[in-house]
Amino acid sequence: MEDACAVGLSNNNVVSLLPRRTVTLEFRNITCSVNSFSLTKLKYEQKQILKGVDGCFKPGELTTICGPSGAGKTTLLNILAGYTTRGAAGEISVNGSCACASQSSGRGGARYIRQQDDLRAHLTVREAMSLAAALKLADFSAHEKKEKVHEVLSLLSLSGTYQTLCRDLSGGQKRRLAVALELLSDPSLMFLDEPTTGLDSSSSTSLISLLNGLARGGRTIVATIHQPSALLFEKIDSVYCLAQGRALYHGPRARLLPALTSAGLKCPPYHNPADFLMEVASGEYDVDLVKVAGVMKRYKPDQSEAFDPHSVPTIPALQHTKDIALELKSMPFISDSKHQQIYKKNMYRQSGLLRQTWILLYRNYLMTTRNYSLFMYRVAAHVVIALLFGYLYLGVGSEASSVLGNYVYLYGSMLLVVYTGKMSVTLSFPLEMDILRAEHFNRWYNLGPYIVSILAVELPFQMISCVSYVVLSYWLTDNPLEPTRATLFLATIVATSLCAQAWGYFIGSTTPTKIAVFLGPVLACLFSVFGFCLALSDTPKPFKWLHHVSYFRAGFHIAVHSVYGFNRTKMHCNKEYCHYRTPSKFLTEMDMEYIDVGGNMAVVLSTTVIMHVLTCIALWYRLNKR
Ligand SMILES: Nc1ncnc2c1ncn2[C@@H]1O[C@H](COP(=O)(O)OP(=O)(O)OP(=O)(O)O)[C@@H](O)[C@H]1O
Repeated sequence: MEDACAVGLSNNNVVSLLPRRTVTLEFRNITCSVNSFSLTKLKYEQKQILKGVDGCFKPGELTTICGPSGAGKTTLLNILAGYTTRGAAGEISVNGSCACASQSSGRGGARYIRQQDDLRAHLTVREAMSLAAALKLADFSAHEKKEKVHEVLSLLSLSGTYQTLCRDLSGGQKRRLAVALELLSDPSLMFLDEPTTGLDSSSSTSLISLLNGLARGGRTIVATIHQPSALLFEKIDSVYCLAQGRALYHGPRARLLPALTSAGLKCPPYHNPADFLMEVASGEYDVDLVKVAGVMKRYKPDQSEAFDPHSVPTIPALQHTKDIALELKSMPFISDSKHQQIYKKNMYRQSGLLRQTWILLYRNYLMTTRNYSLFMYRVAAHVVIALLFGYLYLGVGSEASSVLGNYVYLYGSMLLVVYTGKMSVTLSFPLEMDILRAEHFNRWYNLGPYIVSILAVELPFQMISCVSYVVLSYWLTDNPLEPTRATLFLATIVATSLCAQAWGYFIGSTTPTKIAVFLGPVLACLFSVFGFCLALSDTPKPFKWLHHVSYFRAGFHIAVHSVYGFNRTKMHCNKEYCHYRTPSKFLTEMDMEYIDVGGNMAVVLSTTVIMHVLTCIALWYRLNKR
């Protein structure tokens, strides 16, 4: 029993990490089709990516899904994992319980490791692991989590990288860390998309050896590999080969060549069987692949063949409750009662919502302190613009002869904080989406705590930037320093900027970056027109609603009013004649005489809340309906 569950990964490493249960994944008649619009034919065309594939992935096996480029490997992996299921149909069963393939959820507690490195670049390996453990292992004490992190890292030969920032790891180490982060919760079923892409042959081999070792511990591990080398292929238990959206071969690796031979396709001596399979699947042998697949499926090995199909996935220890308990007991760092608790629950519990929020806040804080230059640049940009505006519009706020100049300063200020608030998140959030999707899919945390933790960092950033701009520029332009006016002006600028930021989150979370790049500024421009250039009385009837809902207009009107409204007395005039000596005259001509400050502030604040709620709904939809 000891041997069956312990895996030698490196000479010194013996794995005692066991999955809590074994998972057999069966799938029947999986199809996937996508509709794409043909510009030449001006109609939607349906493309069938998977054409009814069947199979079964067993515990204790490392299975590779291979096949030529475009055969449908990633599509099949995504559907089986439940990561992306759009256009999918068919049946998938986990340990006998069936579900529709179009259902998007982590099947059997599946963990999915994408081809891209979904790591937080500014965390050290230790921090990344400890924070992941804190999120995923709610039932473990601090000491147990530490031990677990230590054990997983040493299992994956990453102990030497404790203090290394994730961004400084080598490609192979990044892939191993991605596996380590998911291994913390001992998943029974793991999917990896092209884990060896971009790695040199020795890193690829060591990663596949690692996966092979993890499979021996009782896990079901499925990885897409474009074209495995001969050495890599030796470490794979089971092969699932796709060709043109159909299964060409599915079975033990050791049975591949006899099966191909039975279909009249003999692998030349000294040829890598994986390469030969790929050549057949790519159609290089000019054979009917459907017929070949049929013959290979019917192939039965002779009794005399040395290969024993049951030799690979044997995990006798995991078939009996008592044995599992015994095996778990052999893990030195968890108490007996803890074993029993975990075993009873048969799951590693995620932290509670409050604790998740706290951990994610701490993670953001750590990442921000490592990447503080970004914050400094943002504040510095606001300070520089404040000095520039202050210089260009020096003293315009107290002079009756430069009221129009001050009006432009107020508009420019509003435009600045709207753009900086909106664009900083519009462009950065789509980059965050991929990691969010992966972490959320792998059940690190819930959406609510994630959003709170993001806002708790971004909101103060933007507020500090706005305050530093307003304090300097307002003072240099010599606008009224009466506490009520100055406070209202500052509050309006900050609130409008945060509203623009909320819009930025919404655009960033719902549109691809390429569209967000122009949609953000276009909307900001559109809304700004209704505040500065176009009075309500001049607005055509069909567009009047835009005037009312424009947060830019609302904020701008309050800002102007805070400076020239509230019965401001006549201003100093340094010329013979100043048209706007009486501030109320200026407000009347600008159609801003009767401004409902409370109502306009309500427009700004309610738009902020509505956009954040819409962002949450959009994110929830994107994360749960894939
Ligand atoms: N959303 C989509 N719209 C249109 N075609 C798609 C879509 N998704 C996938 N395809 C097509 O389906 C086919 C299979 O894609 P998939 O990514 O699964 O292939 P693959 O076998 O993983 O290829 P590779 O090894 O090159 O990554 C490809 O021809 C791809 O262009």
